[in-house]
Amino acid sequence: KNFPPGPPSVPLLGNLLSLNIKDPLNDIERLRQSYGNVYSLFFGLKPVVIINGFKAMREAMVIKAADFAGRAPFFLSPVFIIGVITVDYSPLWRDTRRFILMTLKNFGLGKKSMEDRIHEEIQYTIKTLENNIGKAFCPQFVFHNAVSNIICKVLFGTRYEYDDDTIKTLIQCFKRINKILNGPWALLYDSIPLIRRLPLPYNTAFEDVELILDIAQDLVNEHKKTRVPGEPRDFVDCYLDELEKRDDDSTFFEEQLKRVTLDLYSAGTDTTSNTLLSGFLYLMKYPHIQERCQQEIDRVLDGQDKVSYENRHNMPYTQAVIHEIQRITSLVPLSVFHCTTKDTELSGYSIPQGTIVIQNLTSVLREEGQWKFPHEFNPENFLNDQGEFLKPQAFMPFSAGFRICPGEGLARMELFLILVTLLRKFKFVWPEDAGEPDFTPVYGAILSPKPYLMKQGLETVYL
Ligand code: HEM
Repeated sequence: KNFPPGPPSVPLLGNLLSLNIKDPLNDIERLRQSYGNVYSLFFGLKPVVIINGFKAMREAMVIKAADFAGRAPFFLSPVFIIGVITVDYSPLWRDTRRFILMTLKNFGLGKKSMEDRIHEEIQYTIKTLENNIGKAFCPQFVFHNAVSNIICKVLFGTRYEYDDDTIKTLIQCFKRINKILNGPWALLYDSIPLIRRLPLPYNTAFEDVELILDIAQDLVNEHKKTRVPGEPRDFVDCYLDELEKRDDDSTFFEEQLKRVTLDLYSAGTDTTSNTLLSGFLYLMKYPHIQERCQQEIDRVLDGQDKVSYENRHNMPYTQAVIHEIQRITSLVPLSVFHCTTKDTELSGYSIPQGTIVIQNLTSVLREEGQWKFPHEFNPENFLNDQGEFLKPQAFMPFSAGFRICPGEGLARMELFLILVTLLRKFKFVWPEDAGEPDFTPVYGAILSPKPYLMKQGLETVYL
């Protein structure tokens, strides 16, 4: 009763047939135009509410944050009940999240040491780019490896060579798991319990989860052998210290440590690296924007050997460009599905406890009325008349409320330091014979640009 409106559904399948499961974003937008900013669908028998636009998003995620902070029982849910991303609103989630935020902070967000870790890794990126100067070159692996190594240093205290077997296996497993999670098999597994024991493709996801958990176990064992209690070198050491202080029935346990590190690794790699990939695509498409960033960077860093995160306050244009890249790419378009924790209301509609909630973040990031140029790539969206950087409230690529991305601080620092360092050193050019850049993303929980080639030349030389 008083449930949000939505299209008619068919028995058992609900609205699954009216959505293109391989890329539902256009259907989700089309339905918004027919049913409004808060509407409903059925995934099989499960009711789902889709939230669109800044006003409804803020009401749900910020004003009624606790009511909307649950996690939908995840596809392939038996595997995903611990960790952090897929954990429901509970003491386990709360304690783990608090621990993550505290540890990321202690590891230097806002302090020098995290910056140093990022700068160390950028040197490897620079070397790879220098070796390819003037050649048309696929940047995908370079950005992925850089970002993967930064999070590995935070989690495990180490970086990996680009062809290391552990990292290769991790990446392949996560790729396969995500493919299953985003495809029809996970949906069928979830909707029809009778098929769960059949030898169907989702079983590969379970095998891959076992494989990456074995890798995590090896890393934890290695840390146990070499750690000095009270002198943590990285996230795993911090967790092991915490584990020693806690009772047996606490929310800290070794299985959870493995899952949390894997969650942080997976959430912290494809996100930032795909943002960089899209970013450079836009900077090559709009060379005058690239040049204006370079002029600002050269002016502010004159006489300074490397950029510091503090410098961002004097680089309004570059900041605006980075934010505009995030806005226009809308990297995680449907966020991670939420769930209501109690009976609640939204925009005057009643929503029962346990309803799956999907945030259409793109509808906020490109909402007319919230942005000067909602549908085009234009850094002016983040600049006022005086050329000062300003961030509208509708800037929500990291979501909002209780579940807002806890990696936001790290991601921002990475994006700024990597982009500024590379733009200072190189000029990025779209190869003449490559046709027009294609901005249509490859659909997934995280959108990625189609693989592309770029050329880079030396712009300036370090002092
Ligand atoms: C450009 C980079 C990134 C973007 C756009 C991004 C975006 C998001 C979004 C939209 C969510 C879902 C929030 C929600 O459910 O309401 C999320 C969750 C999460 N992100 Fe990120 N993220 C990025 C980078 C990172 C990094 C670097 C890390 C790790 C250090 C990270 C760790 C997480 C975790 C652990 C969650 C789950 C939070 C929870 O369930 O409480 N993310 N992120």
